[in-house]
Amino acid sequence: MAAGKTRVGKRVARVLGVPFVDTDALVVSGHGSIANLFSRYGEGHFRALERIAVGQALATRAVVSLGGGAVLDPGTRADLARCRVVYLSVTEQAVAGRIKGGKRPLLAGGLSDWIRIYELRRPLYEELAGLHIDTSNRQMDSIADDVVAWTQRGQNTHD
Ligand SMILES: Nc1ncnc2c1ncn2[C@@H]1O[C@H](COP(=O)(O)OP(=O)(O)OP(=O)(O)O)[C@@H](O)[C@H]1O
Ligand SMILES: O=C(O)C1=C[C@@H](O)[C@@H](O)[C@H](O)C1
Ligand SMILES: [Mg+2]
Repeated sequence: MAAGKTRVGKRVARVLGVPFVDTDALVVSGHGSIANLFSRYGEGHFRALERIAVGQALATRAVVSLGGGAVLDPGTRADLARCRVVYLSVTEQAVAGRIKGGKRPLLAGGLSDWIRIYELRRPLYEELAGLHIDTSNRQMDSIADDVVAWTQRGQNTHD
């Protein structure tokens, strides 16, 4: 969460000249705010809606930004195995300022929640990604340029 998937994804799509789809935004446009979905119906309901949105998004030719927990779904992981996946990470030091005052339901406890959730998911991100970029001390445009260059090289690298 707050690694920059949405902001960087938008820039990558603009440079590549392809559509941009954010799966959180798809869920919100169909069902209302994420905070409301979590509080009224629970995380499981949100994940089911998210899975549908991810399936729709990945069926198009687009730059797709996922929600941070989308990889928890086995169907999504299977879909991603057929895609070019970029893993944007951020250190706990750098993320503190990014999540302050946010409305993410899973971060009600702040940075300690972020750290716990990230440690649980990190192996999934590492397994699925063809490119890893630490966004902690970098400008979004420069990160987007690296992603674009990687997609244009057409090869998988881990760094
Ligand atoms: N490289 C960066 N440097 C500084 N701030 C950044 C950087 N990337 C993103 N941010 C800031 O961090 C916040 C979260 O960014 P963004 O919404 O793109 O993250 P995300 O990975 O999509 O999060 P989520 O998992 O909640 O969807 C925003 O306020 C954004 O401006
Ligand atoms: O990491 C997560 O589990 C989440 C990240 C956000 O993008 C949203 O999808 C939602 O707040 C849950
Ligand atoms: Mg996002």
